[in-house]
Amino acid sequence: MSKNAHSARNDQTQKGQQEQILKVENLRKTFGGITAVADVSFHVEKGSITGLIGPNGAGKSTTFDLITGVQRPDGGEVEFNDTEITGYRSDQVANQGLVRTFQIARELSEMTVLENLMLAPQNQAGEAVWRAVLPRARTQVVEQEKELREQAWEMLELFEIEHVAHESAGNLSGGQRKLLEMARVLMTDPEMVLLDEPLAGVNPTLEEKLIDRLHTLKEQGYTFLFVEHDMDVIMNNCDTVIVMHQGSVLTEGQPDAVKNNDKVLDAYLGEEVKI
Ligand SMILES: Nc1ncnc2c1ncn2[C@@H]1O[C@H](COP(=O)(O)OP(=O)(O)OP(=O)(O)O)[C@@H](O)[C@H]1O
Repeated sequence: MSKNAHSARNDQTQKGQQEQILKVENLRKTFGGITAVADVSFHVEKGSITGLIGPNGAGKSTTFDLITGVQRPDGGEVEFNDTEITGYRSDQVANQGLVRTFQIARELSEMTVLENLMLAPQNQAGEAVWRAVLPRARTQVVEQEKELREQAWEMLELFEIEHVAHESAGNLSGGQRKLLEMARVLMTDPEMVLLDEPLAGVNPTLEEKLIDRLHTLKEQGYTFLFVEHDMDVIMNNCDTVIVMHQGSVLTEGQPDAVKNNDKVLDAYLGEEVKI
């Protein structure tokens, strides 16, 4: 999606028209005898930063897996931009504009940071064939590659990692890898990004930078749903917080309301929770 489209969508949001980009209804998943996701329903508003929190084992990562096609749900529905995507494979989900950050695979560690970014867009597959058969396509490919390179440099600048552009991705620090993961995801031109603990292992300076970029991107119209254990980060940066406990949604709302909700406090203290 172009930046203009993002801005246009953001204007709409600012005018108070609440559009739901992601709808999750009654999602369920069991592994053998373990119920990882019992019954999860929530909606995410377009152009928002939404936090998904909950104690260890609450079912957050599994919910992400079910939404992004990494695992197939046993029941329930996922709708993205009014299209039902339940049971889609992850590449099909990504093609709809819904992506999650992914760790840099071992084989990509050998490549430079710039190459990693240029490889990220899914639609590059198959271009080599066109390059071989059609002279006109060859020109188009050259132009596309030029555009891709420019986009990659823009991304490097946005995340302030230009100085490591020609470094092997495997040589980056943990925090720099997080920045690269986020940059790679954005190279696929998504509408919504799911982030699973994006700040784990990131030092405070880089953490601030990542959060700052999140808000810049939100202003451009991107939507984020992220799992994070640092409550200060969640409470200070999210528009809405969804709390999971024992495979279900315990409550959701604005950060202040969630913070002061007794059920949430009990869940985090490991006490009996009555919903
Ligand atoms: N592949 C699997 N096989 C068996 N059990 C699983 C599997 N994946 C998750 N579980 C179980 O499902 C429950 C939910 O796990 P999940 O990883 O979704 O929780 P989480 O909220 O992301 O936890 P954390 O905050 O600790 O990462 C846990 O009890 C976990 O052990």
